[in-house]
Amino acid sequence: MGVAILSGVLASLDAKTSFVPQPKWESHTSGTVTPQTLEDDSLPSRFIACVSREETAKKLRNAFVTIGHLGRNVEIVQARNVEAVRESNVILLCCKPQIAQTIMSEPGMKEALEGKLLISILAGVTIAQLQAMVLPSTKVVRAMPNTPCKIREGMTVVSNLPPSDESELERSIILNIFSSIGRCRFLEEKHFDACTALSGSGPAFACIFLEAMADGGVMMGLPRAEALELAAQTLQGAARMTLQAGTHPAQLKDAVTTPGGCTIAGLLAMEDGRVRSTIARAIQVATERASELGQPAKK
Ligand SMILES: NC(=O)C1=CN([C@@H]2O[C@H](COP(=O)(O)OP(=O)(O)OC[C@H]3O[C@@H](n4cnc5c(N)ncnc54)[C@H](OP(=O)(O)O)[C@@H]3O)[C@@H](O)[C@H]2O)C=CC1
Ligand SMILES: O=C(O)[C@@H]1CCC=N1
Repeated sequence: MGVAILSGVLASLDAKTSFVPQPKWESHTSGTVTPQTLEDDSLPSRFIACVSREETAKKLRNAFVTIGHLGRNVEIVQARNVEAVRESNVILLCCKPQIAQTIMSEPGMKEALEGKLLISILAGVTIAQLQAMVLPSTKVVRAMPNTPCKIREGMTVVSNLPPSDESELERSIILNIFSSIGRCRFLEEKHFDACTALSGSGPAFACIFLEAMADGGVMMGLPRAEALELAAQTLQGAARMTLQAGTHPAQLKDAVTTPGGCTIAGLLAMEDGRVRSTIARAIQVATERASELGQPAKK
């Protein structure tokens, strides 16, 4: 996920320097920030990506050299977390939830983080848990991004900041980063497990639906590539109609459904398969699982 965020931010920087227009949305749900709504859209200009294994470092160096950023504004470091944090102002914690404690207790880490902004994308690890791992002067914020950040179509939820002048600066840093790679909105931390399930895990759930639609097309004789294109563009179109025009999905569905036609026949087959409750329950179960991820493993 860290690579997806960094790739998206770098693509955003490239887009600015080559004057490619930012993605545009016609309207905004209240509280959601997009590149269009941001007045000062300055982004960080230097990035250090930390990994633990040489194999991963090599893979990342190859990936970032290919897109022309390695050595220019991106450095990949292996097993040098404290050193990297010392050189940074904003730290994005992107390891697995169970590794956080090990990384945060590395000798010198607390001091390296002193007075800095720590943004954690870890599922299930609370601000209170993270705050206990750092000095009081370290500002801890949670963010829940998703993989489409890589192509600047992400959805990121960020935990609310208390109102203060200092928070305003942090708020703008966070918005500059995450709204450059998609939509970004602030929400109370109590909603984070649900957001983790809905938008964090959501791309995986959406891909199951996408794949199943394409499979149906293949079953009916469509070539695989075309079936996938049709399914993906159709899902994107329906999603954009909801986001841009603010049309309720039920209204969109009704507009497609000709009385006595084929859509209602397909819809009834879906209802027979309890597709709505199955999908909604998947979000419920994933939310419950997300809440367990920050807890110590049971023996
Ligand atoms: N995947 C997703 O769609 C989303 C994930 N998240 C959250 O993001 C986090 C990461 O998930 P994901 O990207 O899927 O996991 P990955 O396992 O793909 O990535 C974890 C990264 O952490 C690095 N890492 C592990 N240990 C250390 C260490 N000691 N020091 C420095 N780096 C280390 C790994 O490098 P190395 O290989 O070298 O060990 C690897 O690059 C999780 O907390 C997850 O909850 C949040 C939203 C969406
Ligand atoms: O599966 C996971 O635990 C992470 C969190 C959200 C998406 N991936």
